Amino acid sequence: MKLVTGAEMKEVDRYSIEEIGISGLVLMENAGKEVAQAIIEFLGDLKDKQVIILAGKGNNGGDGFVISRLLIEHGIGVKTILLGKKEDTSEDAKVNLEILDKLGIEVQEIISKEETLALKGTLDKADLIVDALLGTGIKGELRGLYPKLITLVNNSPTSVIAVDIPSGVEADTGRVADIAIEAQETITFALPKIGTILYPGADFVGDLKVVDIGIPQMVIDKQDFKIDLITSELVNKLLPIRAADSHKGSYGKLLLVAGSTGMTGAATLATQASLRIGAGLVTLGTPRSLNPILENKLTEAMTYPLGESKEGVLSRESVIEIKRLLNDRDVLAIGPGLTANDEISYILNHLLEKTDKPMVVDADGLNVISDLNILKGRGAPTILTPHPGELSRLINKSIEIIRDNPIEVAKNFARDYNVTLVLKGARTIIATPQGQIYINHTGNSGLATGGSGDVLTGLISGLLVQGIDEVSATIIGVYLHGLAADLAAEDLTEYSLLPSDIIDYLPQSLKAVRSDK
Ligand SMILES: NC(=O)C1=CN([C@@H]2O[C@H](COP(=O)(O)OP(=O)(O)OC[C@H]3O[C@@H](n4cnc5c(N)ncnc54)[C@H](O)[C@@H]3O)[C@@H](O)[C@H]2O)[C@H](O)CC1
Ligand SMILES: [K+]
Repeated sequence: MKLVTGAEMKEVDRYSIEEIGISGLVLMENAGKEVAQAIIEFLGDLKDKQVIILAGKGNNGGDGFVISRLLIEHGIGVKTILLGKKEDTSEDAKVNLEILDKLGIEVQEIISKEETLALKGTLDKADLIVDALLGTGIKGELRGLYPKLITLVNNSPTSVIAVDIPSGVEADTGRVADIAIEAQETITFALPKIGTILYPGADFVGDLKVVDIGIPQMVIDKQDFKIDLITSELVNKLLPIRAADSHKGSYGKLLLVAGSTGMTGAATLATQASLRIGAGLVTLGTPRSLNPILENKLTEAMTYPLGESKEGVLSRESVIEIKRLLNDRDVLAIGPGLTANDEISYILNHLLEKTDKPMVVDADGLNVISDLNILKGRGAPTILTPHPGELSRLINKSIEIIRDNPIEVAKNFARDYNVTLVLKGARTIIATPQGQIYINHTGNSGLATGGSGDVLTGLISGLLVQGIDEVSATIIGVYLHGLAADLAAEDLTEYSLLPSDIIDYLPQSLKAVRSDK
């Protein structure tokens, strides 16, 4: 499903209206009708219900005027409030304002602080508030009376349904400059805005419903939208069917290089995750002295004792053994629990520069990349899976800059260094060298535990090794990782969720995706 910025949505609007000839009033009427329908469903019993429509001066407010008229047609009590003057409303909004006027439906203009504050009683007594104040046309900090009115709404016990986007949330980024409407439901038109998926905006949306307002699919297809929300349908399409007459060789040979003293768990989690997602043959290369421990912790995977610089940490000489092992393997995943020191840095940079096998680099592997330009010239796909802290170190930019512009930062990095980047977070963002962006919305706070990233590394490399392309492997891995965590949290709660539970719930997540035909 495509995600759009406010500007991209406006272009879809413009093209539909100016090039195709579907008038803005038709789109507004359709938008209003969809929201009115959602309100009627939300209210259930319509008898003696009072709905407050809060309208702004733009087309979002215009939607509000259509909603007022349609609810009244259904016999619902409606009070329509315009924050501003009628003469200042947009063209299409004004047409609907005049229709209300001719129908004798009153619209109250609110233009002072006193009038705004006097709304408290009305808002608190109502059965529902409809937020038609600001939509995709918002720019910058809330001006005028908006902050006061939004504060009243948020402090009111009355439920809120937001039109297109909760007022105060920036459509393009999900940033909330000061405050925003906290909605129970958001009815958004045609395509979800990025700001309703990314945090903090996603926190204000409540249940998001995407409704069709009559924009031709051809108009949407014509646009070159680059951002996709990862859906179960997409994952189902990308997940290959396993041939009946296959054998373990059909699913690839994976080499994981991971672990150091005190961090054998990271190596174990990554290895088990790769097996659980269906890798054919998995070998874990780990420091020699830890090999007996890993032999004990792992059953299906082979282990290989590698040279140590000191007990429990790889030596630079081990790179010779790793390269030899790699000759007979299809994919290398490196990083979980390795420790970050000069020896590991030598190993990582040497392998990036001198090998041409697909690589998944995570955790300590990311912390020791010395020259990002090594990545550019690699003759094989490279997937990096940093969290914001690791990416901050890689690009030498603050975590705040990354948090404020995750899509731009991820897109530029993937393009500049020719890698598939997985920027992990409350919404994980995948960026490809070709400039495509995928946003994942599965997962929960239970993932904020050491070890979750090791599982993800195992999933992505375990999929890549089966011959799935690097972008598809990343999309499937990220989505299933979060879905397994969601299914596990339902049984175990987000507090008790352990990374190993994600591995245990993978089969259920695969079944869930497969059942979404
Ligand atoms: N295809 C569609 O998606 C359709 C969408 N519709 C609705 O139209 C709005 C977008 O309308 P627009 O007139 O461009 O802008 P808004 O109504 O969101 O707001 C503009 C309005 O608000 C004032 N304003 C802007 N920024 C601020 C601020 N920071 N503080 C205070 N006031 C601000 C500005 O001055 C304008 O007056 C979209 O969301 C949908 O709801 C169409 O109805 C149908 C097709
Ligand atoms: K709104």
